[in-house]
Amino acid sequence: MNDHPIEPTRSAGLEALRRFVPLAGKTYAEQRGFDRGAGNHGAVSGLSPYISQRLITEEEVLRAVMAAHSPDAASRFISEVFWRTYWKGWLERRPAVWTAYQADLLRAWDDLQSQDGLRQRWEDACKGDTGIACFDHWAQELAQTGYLHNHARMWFASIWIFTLGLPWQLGADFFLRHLLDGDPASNTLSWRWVAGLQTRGKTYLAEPDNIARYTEGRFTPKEGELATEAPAVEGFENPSPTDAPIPEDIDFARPSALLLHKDDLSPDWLLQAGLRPVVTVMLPPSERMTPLAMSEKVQSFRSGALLDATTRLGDQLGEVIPCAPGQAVSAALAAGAEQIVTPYATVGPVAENLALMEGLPVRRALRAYDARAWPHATKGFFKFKDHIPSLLGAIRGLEAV
Ligand SMILES: Cc1cc2nc3c(=O)[nH]c(=O)nc-3n(C[C@H](O)[C@H](O)[C@H](O)COP(=O)(O)OP(=O)(O)OC[C@H]3O[C@@H](n4cnc5c(N)ncnc54)[C@H](O)[C@@H]3O)c2cc1C
Repeated sequence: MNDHPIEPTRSAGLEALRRFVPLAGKTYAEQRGFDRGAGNHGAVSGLSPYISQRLITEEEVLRAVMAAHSPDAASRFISEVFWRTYWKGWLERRPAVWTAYQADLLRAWDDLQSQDGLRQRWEDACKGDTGIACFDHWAQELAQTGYLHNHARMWFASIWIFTLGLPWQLGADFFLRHLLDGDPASNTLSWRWVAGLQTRGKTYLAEPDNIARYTEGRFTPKEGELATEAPAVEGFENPSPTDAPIPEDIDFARPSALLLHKDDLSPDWLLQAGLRPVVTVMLPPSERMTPLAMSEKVQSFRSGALLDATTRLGDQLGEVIPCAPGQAVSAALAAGAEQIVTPYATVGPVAENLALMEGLPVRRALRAYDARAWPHATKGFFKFKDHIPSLLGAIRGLEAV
C-alpha cells in the first residue's frame, strides 16, 4: 500500500487493487508479516478501508487476484480475505457476542470514571505515552493514519491486555474509533482471540524477538518491558451458532426506497437486478458504537465514501435524502415507497437501527457471496478453510458481483 493516500472512493480502491494484484502471490506470502512502518506497508494490500465499506467487494478482489495468479500461488492472500468473510459469518450467527462486548465496554467505561489509576493507564495507552517505544509508536501511527499493519495490531492488543493490564474491550474501542477499516466482526473477534476468549485458553503473547524480527529492528523491547505470560482472560463464552441468514425474495417492481449505509456502498447489483428507487435514503456515518466520538479521520472517510457512492450512481438513485435512522421510514413513505430495500447490514449499529424501523417492510438484500460462505462459519477457521475451493469456484462461475 506504500504511501498512497487512502481516498474514500471506489476508484481509489480499484487503483489500490490494481497496484497490489502483481504482489498477491509470492511477495505477499513471504513478506506479509513484516511491519515496516507507515508509508512502507508495500507487501500488504491496504485494501481493508475499501473492503470494509464495500467500496470494492471481497468478490472483486478475489476475482482480480485469480485473474493474475493460480489459487495456489495466491493462497495466502486468498485465505486472508476469507478470514474477513469467516469473522463476518461467525459474528452474524452469534450476535450475542457483540451485545456482550458492548455491555462490557460500558462497564469498563464506568470503571474509568471511578478508578483514577485505571483512567491514567488508559489515557497513556491511547495517547501513546506508556514509555514502551513500539506500543507508543503504534498508538500514534493509528491515530495519525487510521491504519495499522496486522502484526502491529496483534502486538498492540497483546501489550494492551497482558503488559498494561487494561480491559480488552477498551482496546477494541480505541481501534474502532481510529481504524478506517473498523469493523465489529474483525475487530471484536480478533481482540477476543488475542485475549484467549475466541479459541478458549489460547492467547497471543507479543514477544520481543518476534517484534524485533518483523519490524526489521525498528523496535527491540527491552528485557522485562513486556509481559512474559499471557493468561487467558475470563469472559463471555462462545454461544452455539444460530442459522445463517438466507436471501429474501425481493419484489423489485414494487415502489421502493433504497437505504444506503456504510456496511455496503456497492448497491449496483440491486440496480442491475431491477431496483428503481423512488428515493434513496442515506444513513449518516455517525453511529453509537463507542461512548466516545469516532476520530475525525474515520468520520470524514465514511462521509466521503457515502458521498462517493451517491455521486457515482447518480440518477439511478432518484432523489438522495441524507437522514437519521428515525426519519428513514417517513422519508420513504413521503416519496411513495411501499418497501425499503437495503444491502444486508451485518451485526453492528446499522443492523440495530434497521431492526428498529417500523411502518414499512425493510428488505435486506443478502449477497450470494455471503449467503454461500456464512453457513460454513460454524467452528474454527480451519474447518471453514476446507470450503474455500468451492467458494472460489462459485465466484468463477458467476457473472454479477
Ligand atoms: C486486534 C486486531 C484488530 C483488527 N481489527 C480489524 C478491523 O476492525 N477491521 C478489519 O478489516 N480488520 C481488522 N483486523 C484484521 C487485519 O489486521 C486487517 O484486516 C488487515 O491488517 C488490513 O490490512 P490490509 O488490507 O493491508 O490487509 P492484507 O494483508 O492485504 O489482507 C487483504 C484483506 O484480507 C482481509 N484480512 C487480512 N487479514 C485479516 C485478518 N487477520 N482478519 C480479518 N480479515 C483480514 C482484509 O479484508 C484485508 O483487506 C484486526 C486484526 C487484529 C489482530
